[in-house]
Amino acid sequence: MAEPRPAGAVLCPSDANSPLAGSRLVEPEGGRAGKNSARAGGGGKRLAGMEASGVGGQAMDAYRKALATAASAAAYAVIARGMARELLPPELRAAARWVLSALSTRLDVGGRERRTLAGGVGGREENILFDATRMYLASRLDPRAMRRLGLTLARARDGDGRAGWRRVLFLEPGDSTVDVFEGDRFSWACIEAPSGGGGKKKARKGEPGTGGDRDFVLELSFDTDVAMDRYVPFVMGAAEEVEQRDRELKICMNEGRAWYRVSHHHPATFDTLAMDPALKRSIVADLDLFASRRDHYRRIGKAWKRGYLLYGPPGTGKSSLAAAMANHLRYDLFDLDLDLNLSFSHVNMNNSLQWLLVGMSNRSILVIEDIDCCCDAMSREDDKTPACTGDTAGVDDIGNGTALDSDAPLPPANSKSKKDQGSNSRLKSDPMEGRLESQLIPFLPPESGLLNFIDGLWSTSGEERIIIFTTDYKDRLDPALLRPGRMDMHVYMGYCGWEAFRTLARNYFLVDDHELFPEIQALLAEVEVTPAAVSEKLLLSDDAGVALRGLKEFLEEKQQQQAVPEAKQSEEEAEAGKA
Ligand SMILES: Nc1ncnc2c1ncn2[C@@H]1O[C@H](COP(=O)(O)OP(=O)(O)OP(=O)(O)O)[C@@H](O)[C@H]1O
Repeated sequence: MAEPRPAGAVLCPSDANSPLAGSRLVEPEGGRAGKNSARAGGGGKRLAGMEASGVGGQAMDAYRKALATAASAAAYAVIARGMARELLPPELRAAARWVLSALSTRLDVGGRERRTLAGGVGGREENILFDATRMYLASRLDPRAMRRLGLTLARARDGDGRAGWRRVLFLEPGDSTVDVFEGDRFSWACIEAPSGGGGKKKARKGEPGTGGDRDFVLELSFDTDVAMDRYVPFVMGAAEEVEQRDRELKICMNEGRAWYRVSHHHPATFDTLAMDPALKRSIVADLDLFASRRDHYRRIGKAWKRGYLLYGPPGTGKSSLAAAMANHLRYDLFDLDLDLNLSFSHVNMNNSLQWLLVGMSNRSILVIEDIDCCCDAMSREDDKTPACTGDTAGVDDIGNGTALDSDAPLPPANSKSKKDQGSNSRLKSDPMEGRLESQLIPFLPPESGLLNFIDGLWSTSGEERIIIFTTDYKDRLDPALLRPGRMDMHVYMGYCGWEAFRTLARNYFLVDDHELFPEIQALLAEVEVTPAAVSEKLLLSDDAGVALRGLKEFLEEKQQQQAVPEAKQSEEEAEAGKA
């Protein structure tokens, strides 16, 4: 039976079931209230008001006690954490973290309704969420916070193409982890699937469950509405990024209508490229902007593609820049060889082009080197087709009308492309040879087919694509090819200047300064020399002094050679003046 309450006593609202029941205070009216009122003073109107009522006074008291308890608990927690850090070995700390993580995963923390999404091992239908989740978690799992963790080592190459391995972490069945996204907690647990798996596939090699024939499920628990709208898309996007970053790049070369893929390990990066630093920065910014604009291109209704024309003398780094762009974006390279003596001599040119361009993957760069040579070779081989005047409208007419149906004629026996002339790239030659007669390259059906594809089928059959044309002679190209929308950015790769040289010196010898630098700087201001030629000289010795001296002598020689024709020309001009 309940005891009668003393006159004037009040009962705390937190009564019997409250965790604070033990601290419940039952005090005579006026006792502490007066004291508290005095303490609150004139500034604490609300406090004073609550306490004046008697009930408020006791509530405040309980509140203060609770606050004091919480503060002490927090202080103890801080001290305990500090002590744990000092005293506990890392293994024990990791175990404690794991226990806390497992507990919070399993307990309904926060009181809101928790829901669970389960994603099995594929099942009959493809489950890209499952694969994406595994990839995402592998990038987020902290081995120090887990007591047990799956580990697979996969063969991989680093950014410089060196063979090695990379680790792939995964949750083992029975384990769990918590991910925090926008302040909400998402718990992932790997659990063994109930027996009879419902037609789910067995774990594949290198995946959880490899040790036995167990099926398993990744479960996501959450108590927020952003899970499906924002968290799952975020996981998908992050997984895509990880995949893109870790995958091996490919370079694809065509033969006939097929692409042949090999691993791409070109070591060129924007760090190793010797070129004007401001130009380099602007290219990197342009690439980054392009890659980040999926929604922008969709919104404006344009194909997500961009064209770059790289032009300049041979050996100034056009091919290296294309490779650096692929490495920077982690895109595959498709090196399209339009050499008529090879793949296109016996087949329908445009039809083959169509197959090749449609066969390209997304997130890729199509490179056509020495585009002027290709056009030149094509124009020389086809004497049946009337040469166009370079007029843009004419080009479009040919392209829209006959391009797709025309059979490529066989090249004449004496047709010579760059490739035939013994160069090191797929399409290379002495650029001066055999091409000086054509100042403006006529656009014939094959090239117009190419233009059609850039604008049409190729643009829309894939996403996130870049096309790069390189040429030693920009002025020989038809303006139709160069207009924005086809070639959006024109990049001039010039002779080796002072800044470009400094990049090379840093790359080769890790030096930022040397006693020979001033002389070399003065020589570079006068002599036209390609970065390829400078690189060659720097490669000759591991000793910076020896290599730089060799380069200096080479530049001096060039300077003298350059001076002779100049002197001769001045003499001739003087003679002509006298006459
Ligand atoms: N700007 C540069 N920065 C660093 N290295 C360069 C540069 N230019 C040329 N090289 C060196 O010279 C070699 C040849 O350069 P690359 O093939 O890129 O020149 P290119 O302009 O494409 O020549 P081509 O017009 O003959 O195809 C490269 O492998 C690289 O070692």
